[in-house]
Amino acid sequence: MAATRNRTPPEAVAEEAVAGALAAAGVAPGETVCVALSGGVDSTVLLHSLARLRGRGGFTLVAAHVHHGLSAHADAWLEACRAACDALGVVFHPFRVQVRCDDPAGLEAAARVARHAALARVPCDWLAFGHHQDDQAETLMFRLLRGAGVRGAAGMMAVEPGMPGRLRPLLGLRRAHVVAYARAHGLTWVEDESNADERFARNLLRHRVMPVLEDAFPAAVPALARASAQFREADVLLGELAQLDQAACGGAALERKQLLGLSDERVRNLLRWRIRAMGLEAPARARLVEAVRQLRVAPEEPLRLPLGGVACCAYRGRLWLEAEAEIPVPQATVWHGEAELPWGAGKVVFVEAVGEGLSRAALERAQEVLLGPRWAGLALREGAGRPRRSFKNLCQEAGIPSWLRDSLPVLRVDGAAAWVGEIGTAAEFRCAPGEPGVVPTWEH
Ligand SMILES: Nc1ncnc2c1ncn2[C@@H]1O[C@H](COP(=O)(O)OP(=O)(O)OP(=O)(O)O)[C@@H](O)[C@H]1O
Repeated sequence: MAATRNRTPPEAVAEEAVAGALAAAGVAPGETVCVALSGGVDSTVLLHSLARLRGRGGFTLVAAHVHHGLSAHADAWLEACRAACDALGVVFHPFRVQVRCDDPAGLEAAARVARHAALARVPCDWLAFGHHQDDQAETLMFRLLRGAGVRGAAGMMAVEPGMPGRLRPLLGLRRAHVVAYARAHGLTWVEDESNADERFARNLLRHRVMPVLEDAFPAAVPALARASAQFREADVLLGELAQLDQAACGGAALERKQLLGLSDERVRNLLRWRIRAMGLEAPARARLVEAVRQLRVAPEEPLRLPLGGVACCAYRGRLWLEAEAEIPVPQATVWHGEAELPWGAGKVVFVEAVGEGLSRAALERAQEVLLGPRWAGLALREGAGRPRRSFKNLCQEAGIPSWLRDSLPVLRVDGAAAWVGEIGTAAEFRCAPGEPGVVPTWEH
C-alpha cells in the first residue's frame, strides 16, 4: 500500500482523495455540489478537481464566494473566483455580506457566521469546503491551547449528512499535496494577506509552532488529525450518555434525586448537553463544577444557579434549565374589560363564559380592577369555607419557585385578589352556575 502511494504523483493523490470522498458521501448523479470558494489554494484545487470529476460522477458543480468587505482586496478576490469558475464552465454565486466590526464575538467569528449564513442560501445538495489535514491538526492544537474540552477538540468530518450535506474532500490530505496539485495544473490563486499576519494567534501557530513540532515529531500532523477523530467519537458517546441519563432522570424536567444519584461528571455532562441543545455555548467547566457542588450541598432547597446565558433551576423534586435573563416585574394596568392585556413577555386573555371563572357582575360593580404583580399581604380563599391562604403558601402548593413569584399576574378588584395566574380564582369572586363570567388565562 505504502509502495503504491510512493509511486503516485502528489497531484494524483489529491484527485484520488476527492474521488474517494465523493464515493464515501454517496454523491449521486443529478445532485448539485457547491464549492465554497475563497479563492485561496485549497478551495481552488477543490474546484478544479471536482470540475474534472463531474463528467464521471454525473453531478452538477457550482461555486459560491462570500465577499466580507473586510479587505482592500475583497473585490479582486471575488473577480478571481468568478474568472476561475468561468474558465471551468462552473455557475458562480457571489454574495456580499456586512460584518459588524464591533461584534462582541470578534471579527473573525462574525465573518464566519455571515459567511455560513450566505452559503446556506445556495440551492445545492452538498457544500464542499477546502479544509485539509494541516487545518485539522492546527485547529486541534489551537483549541487545546485554549483549554478546549472534548467537543472543542472534536475534529471536522469529511462527510456531514444534512440539507445540504457538507463535504471536506481534502481533509485526509497534507497541505503539500494540495499545493503540488495546484502547481501541476498551473492553477493561480489569491493569497489572503491576513494569513501571514503573526499578530493572529492562529497564524503564529501555523508559521512558527507547527514547523518546530514537525521537526521534532515528523508524524505530528497526521497524529493530531487522528486524535481529533478520536475526540469526535468520544463526543458522540458523551452525547449518547447524556441522552440515556436524561431518560433515566425522567426527561426534560429532571428528577433532582435521580440526577444527584449520578456522578458529578455525568451531571455536568448532562447539563452541558442540555445547554448546547438550547443553542447556547456550554459554560466554563469551573462554573459547572460550582453548580453541581451547590446542588449537592442543598439537595432540597429552591435554587437558581446562573451559568452564563442560562440558569440551572431546582425546585422541590425537579431540576431544569431556563434562559438566565432577569425576569422583569410588569407594571400594574387598569382593566376596562379588554379581551386581553399584555403581561411581561406574554399576555393575560379574558374569555367570556357562563358559570365559570370570575363573576362579571362582581367585576362591573367594582370601583377599580387592576392587573398587576403581587403585593405584601396578598391572600386568597380558594373555596367557600376554606381558610384564606398566603401568597407564599399558594405558590408552594402550586409548585411555583420563589424567583417566578414576582412575575405572576394578579387581578386586583378594589384591593382584593380575585385571580392569580397559575393559581386560580378567589371564592368570593367566583361566578355562580348559569351566571355570566370571565375566565382569565395567562399566556406566556
Ligand atoms: N470568503 C469565502 N467564500 C466562500 N468560501 C469560503 C470563504 N472563505 C473560506 N471559505 C471556505 O471555507 C474553507 C475554510 O476556510 P478558512 O480556513 O479560511 O476558514 P475557517 O474559519 O478556518 O473555517 P470554517 O469557516 O469552516 O470555520 C475554505 O477552504 C473554503 O472552502
